[in-house]
Amino acid sequence: MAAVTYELIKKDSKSKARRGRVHTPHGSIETPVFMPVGTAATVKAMRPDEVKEMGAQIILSNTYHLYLRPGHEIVREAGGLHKFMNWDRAILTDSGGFQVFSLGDLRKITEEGVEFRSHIDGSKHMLSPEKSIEVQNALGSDIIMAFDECAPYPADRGYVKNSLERTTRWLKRCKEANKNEDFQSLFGIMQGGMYQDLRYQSAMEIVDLDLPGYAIGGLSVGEPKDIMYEVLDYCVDYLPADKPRYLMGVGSPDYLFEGVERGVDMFDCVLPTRIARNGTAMTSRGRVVIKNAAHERDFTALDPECDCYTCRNYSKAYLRHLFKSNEILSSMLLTNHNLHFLINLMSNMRKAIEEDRFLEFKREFYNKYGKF
Ligand SMILES: CNc1nc2c(CC[C@H]3O[C@@H](OC)[C@@H]4OC(C)(C)O[C@@H]43)c3nc(N)[nH]c(=O)c3cc2[nH]1
Repeated sequence: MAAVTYELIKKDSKSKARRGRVHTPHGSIETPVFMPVGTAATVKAMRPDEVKEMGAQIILSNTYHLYLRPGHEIVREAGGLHKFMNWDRAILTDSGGFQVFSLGDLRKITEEGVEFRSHIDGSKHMLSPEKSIEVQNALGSDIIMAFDECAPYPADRGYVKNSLERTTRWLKRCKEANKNEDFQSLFGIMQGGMYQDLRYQSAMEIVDLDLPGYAIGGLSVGEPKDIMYEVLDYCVDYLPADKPRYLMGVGSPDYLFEGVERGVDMFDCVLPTRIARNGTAMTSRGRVVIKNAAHERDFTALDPECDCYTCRNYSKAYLRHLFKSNEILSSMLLTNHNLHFLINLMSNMRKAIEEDRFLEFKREFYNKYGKF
């Protein structure tokens, strides 16, 4: 029995949306779920007790960042990531593949793995499937992601096919390297770019390894929205219904609705925390750019429908003042609100699926939110 299992609770009758539960050694996760990103073992500008209090059930962290700093051996000696960062609920770690491509100074991809220079001090490193699993085992996360190549967009068919086939060979090496770990569940990652036949090939190859969960990778990499939705239309169905489905790197409200409607269970995105530090809030009436002069004498809350700590205690005028003054409290309060907003949105989506009114809920939200 894998340490991570999926329980289907209810399928929507008018779409592929589904309500479920993912069981992990650090508690169960109600799905669909949005997972706050805590790249360097912290959800930026938030304390873990605040993240827990707002209802986060699982957070993400990252192999690439923690391997480079402080080093996975230090986290292992600290007793693992849960102890190190004082988070006793579930943790998912990404394998580092994506970050090497997007952050590190990529040296070379070979069958062995990826050579790169650290974005921190330029030192030379090699990440391989075995190294990625070794690091994630040291971190002790509940869900560990396979070491994969996230093909760039656009990319020609030949490149994408070779890349997905190497990603499958890397996945087999990840499974082998993780075989003695009872409490850490390895998720496979489907690649295949925007090519339906290659997506199918990747899905068949990774599902054949009978893993506890699967992610759809290679999306949210700059492709137009309609292409992502078209790929999602068929990708989700290539994955088994009795396992969790994780769409990587996706998280603004419209993407969440479209992903849930197509049967995705798990989402992550740096957006809510990143745009908060840049002074932008997600609200039920669309985005609010707090530095705009319009908010200078606006003494109402960010979002009239939100009951988060920020919306209960502060006005737009005060939040604008904090941001303009470059105060640390600005990031804290806006991050708190944005995470609360998305976590609350997912909770309302779960309720809507339970009451068989998901599409109605989506329409109501879109009408109020305005343009995306
Ligand atoms: C933004 N769009 C996007 N992100 C993607 C990711 C990374 C997802 C991780 O990177 C961070 O988001 C940038 C998040 O914070 C940490 C904690 C690093 O984990 C999340 C992917 N990761 C892997 N392994 N494979 C993929 O095909 C893939 C595709 C993605 N598309």
